[in-house]
Amino acid sequence: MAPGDIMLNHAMVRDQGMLAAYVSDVYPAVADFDLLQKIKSYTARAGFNVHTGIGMTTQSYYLGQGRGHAIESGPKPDTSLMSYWQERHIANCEMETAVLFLLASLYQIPAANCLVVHVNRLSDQWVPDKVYKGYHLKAAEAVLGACLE
Ligand SMILES: O=P(O)(O)O[C@H]1O[C@H](CO)[C@@H](O)[C@H]1O
Ligand SMILES: O=c1cc[nH]c(=O)[nH]1
Repeated sequence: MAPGDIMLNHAMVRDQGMLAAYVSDVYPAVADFDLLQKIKSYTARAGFNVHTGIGMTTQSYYLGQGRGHAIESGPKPDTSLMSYWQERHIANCEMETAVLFLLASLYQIPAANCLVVHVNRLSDQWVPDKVYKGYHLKAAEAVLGACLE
């Protein structure tokens, strides 16, 4: 998976207790199958390299994703966290999708995600900001096309 590719998740792992006021942790965070398929066709047709798989929604960007930071005092990241999830074939981390999938299922609204890959954690390769914005615009047009079909 390279920065600038598209990642579509059919399901998400999530931090324990996320949206506990709405539903217990055993309820799945999943996409609407038909909408996801449509987004997959439209983004592929727009020329993106499209991946699908299970992702992970975390409540924090640093320790929640096993990422180091420059603050010397205080809690440190668990450096084994990413390999734990990699061994279980979790393809990507982000911070919103599970919440949207859960609320959408509970309120019966079709939902799917469409993520532009910002960084490859293994190579630490990032998309430069300007290019990243351009990819988002193109991806948003493809998603709108899929929704209006
Ligand atoms: O893919 P990018 O733009 O880095 O988005 C991610 O970055 C934010 C965290 O700072 C969250 O919104 C997460 O989903
Ligand atoms: O590593 C990443 C990249 C984007 N968004 C995240 O939450 N984590």
